Amino acid sequence: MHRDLSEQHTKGEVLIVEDTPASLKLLSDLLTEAGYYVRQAPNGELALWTAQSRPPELILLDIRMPGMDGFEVCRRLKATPELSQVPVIFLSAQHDTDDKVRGFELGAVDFVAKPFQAEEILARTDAHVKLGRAQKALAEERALLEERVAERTAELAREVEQRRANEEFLRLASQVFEATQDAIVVTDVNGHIVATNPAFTQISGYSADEVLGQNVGLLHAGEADAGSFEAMVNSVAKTGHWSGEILARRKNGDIYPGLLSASLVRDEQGQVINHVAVFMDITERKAEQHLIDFLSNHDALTGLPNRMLARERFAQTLATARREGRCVAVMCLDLDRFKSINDSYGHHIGDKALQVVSTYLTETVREGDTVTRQGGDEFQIIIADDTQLSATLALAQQILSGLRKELVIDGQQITVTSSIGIAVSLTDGDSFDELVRNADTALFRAKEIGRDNYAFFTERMDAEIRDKLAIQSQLRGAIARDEFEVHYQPQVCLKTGAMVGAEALLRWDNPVLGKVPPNRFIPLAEEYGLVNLIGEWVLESVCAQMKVWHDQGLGKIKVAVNLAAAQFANDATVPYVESTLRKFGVAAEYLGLEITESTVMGDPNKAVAALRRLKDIGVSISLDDFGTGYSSLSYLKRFPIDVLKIDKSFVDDVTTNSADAAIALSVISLAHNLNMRVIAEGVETREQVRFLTDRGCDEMQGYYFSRPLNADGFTALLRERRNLLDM
Ligand SMILES: Nc1nc2c(ncn2[C@@H]2O[C@H](COP(=O)(O)O[C@H]3[C@@H](O)[C@H](n4cnc5c(=O)[nH]c(N)nc54)O[C@@H]3COP(=O)(O)O)[C@@H](O)[C@H]2O)c(=O)[nH]1
Repeated sequence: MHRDLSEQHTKGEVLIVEDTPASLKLLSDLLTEAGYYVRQAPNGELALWTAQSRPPELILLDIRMPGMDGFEVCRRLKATPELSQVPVIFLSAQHDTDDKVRGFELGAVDFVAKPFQAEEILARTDAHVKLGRAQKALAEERALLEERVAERTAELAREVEQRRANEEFLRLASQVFEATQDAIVVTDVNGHIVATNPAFTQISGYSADEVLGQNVGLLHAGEADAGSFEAMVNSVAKTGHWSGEILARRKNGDIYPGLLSASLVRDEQGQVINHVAVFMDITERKAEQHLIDFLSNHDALTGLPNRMLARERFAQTLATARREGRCVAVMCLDLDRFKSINDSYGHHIGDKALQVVSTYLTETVREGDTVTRQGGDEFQIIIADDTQLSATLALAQQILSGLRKELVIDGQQITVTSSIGIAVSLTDGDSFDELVRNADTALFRAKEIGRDNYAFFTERMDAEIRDKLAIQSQLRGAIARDEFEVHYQPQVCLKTGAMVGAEALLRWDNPVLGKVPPNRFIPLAEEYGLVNLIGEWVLESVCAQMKVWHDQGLGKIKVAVNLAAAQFANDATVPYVESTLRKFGVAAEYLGLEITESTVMGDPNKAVAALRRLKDIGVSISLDDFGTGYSSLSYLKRFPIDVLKIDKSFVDDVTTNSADAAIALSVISLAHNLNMRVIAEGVETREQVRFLTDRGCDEMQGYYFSRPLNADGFTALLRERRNLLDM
């Protein structure tokens, strides 16, 4: 600071050290006049003190001084760091060479010889002040430079360290990217792939080159998992992140499950620059989970549902069956003497036998039925059936005969038979466990009957089913064995007492079952699809018989044949009626067909068309059991019906029950108003005859007049030609 002040106002600051006052003054005046700022010291001690208080730019130093001489002052100056660079010019005698040598050795920059020459003093002072300044500037410059170099060096060292750390991090990140087992896909903001790792290639089958630049959607399963993909896109856009399960697609087209985590990457300004997805193939994990789930719900040996799953399936089957008005049957099937198979052939073969049986059962049941195994040699089958139990019965028979065949296991021929117990939701319980328990009881009975057999839990059902089965098996060959016969029940005109017609009623006499009533076998014939065949046989028999009566001149009476619902629904029936009449040469006016309300109400429009065609060819129609069903009176108007039959249930108490009387009366009145005739059936007493006659009934049939008679009996009655009212 002081320096700056002196430098501004002078050519420089000089310290003159001289013990001779005259010389000191001379030099001082000379230099002051020349523009220097001059300080003075008369001896060595003051010189050092003055110099230390503020270093001058140059020191003119006398060598010979009392006390501390100039050499000592110079040595001390050079030894003081802040003064060591101050140039020293020694003032000495003219030719004292030793002084010069010693002075230069001590660091002096020059010598000025006494007596002083003003120009020389000024020239040397100017030169060394300038030189000193130049050196100082240089030194300052260098110091600044060194400081800068040091700073820059430190900065570079820091940068190098940072870069090294960055490189280390990048190297680590790259290693993680390369070595991780999870696939990594990086896309740009538009979803175009910009980087993938080796695990990606391993999982997806795509090399990096094949997908770079492609849209990331390429890797997704598409439609198969559209929901997850949309959720992921929305969540990443909204929250910057999404993780969850997706379905992905490999290069070969296979779809596989993946666990994915997707995130946004932003730059320092917060702009989204990339999307990163990390995902793993969880096919195996899923398969393991699936296996665990499967094993907890299935029997390990056969793969069939176990009891837990069976309960679930049963509940579903029962719910559906109830909605559709059906029942559910549970069968317990047990292999007869399975223990002896194990004992004779070993458990290994026993296990295989169970697997073969399991496969057989699974392939034999219908879709929707469930085969289960709870252990041992016992299987359960859940069957959705109708209330007739025909499917259950058919399945039980099929299984029994299917398992009766010889099994070949590991080259061993093994014979197994089975027994089946059946319980039905209608009567035997409505929980799986209850039905299994009851089916097990039935199974026990089946074994008692003699194995290779089935039994129902409810004895009544068991008897019914066995009865049904017997009828079914006998019914098939009944026509061929000539076991059917048509009986005829007279229909009497109440005005004349004459027999004007007859109802044809089928009779079946079977050597095994004896006489089977038609209301027992006709519904089963419908169920087994035999009713058309039987109906055709009846129609042909009746036409053939009428032809005989006509040819014998026994009067041309009308015979009514009953038509089952399945016959009426059959499009071939009307043409068949026509061709049969033609075949036997019987005029259509002698044939009547009896239908019931339920026969026509199934499809009333179709019924109207079929009835019209029958009417067109001349056949008359009777509506049987009138009033017992849910008939619609408006349909009655549309149906081309000739005769209404008052059902026997109203006739029975017509004379004693006012309601029945009212119904009978209404039917008579309704029929007449619609231009129909009325026949009362099941008439058994004279009172009924009188009552109905008095109320205008047209015709009657019933035991009062005659039971149904076979052709010979009826022929005899025809021959009598008597008034049937005279009894
Ligand atoms: N689709 C066909 N159905 C037929 C055929 N043959 C008969 N059936 C139907 O079977 C049901 C039972 O018939 P069935 O046992 O023959 O009984 C009939 C008469 O025997 C009986 N009947 C007549 N009079 C009396 C009587 O005074 N008392 C009394 N207890 N029973 C009597 O009524 C039956 C006649 O019924 P319906 O047909 O309603 O007139 C029966 O529904 C027949 O229709 C056939 O070939 N095909």
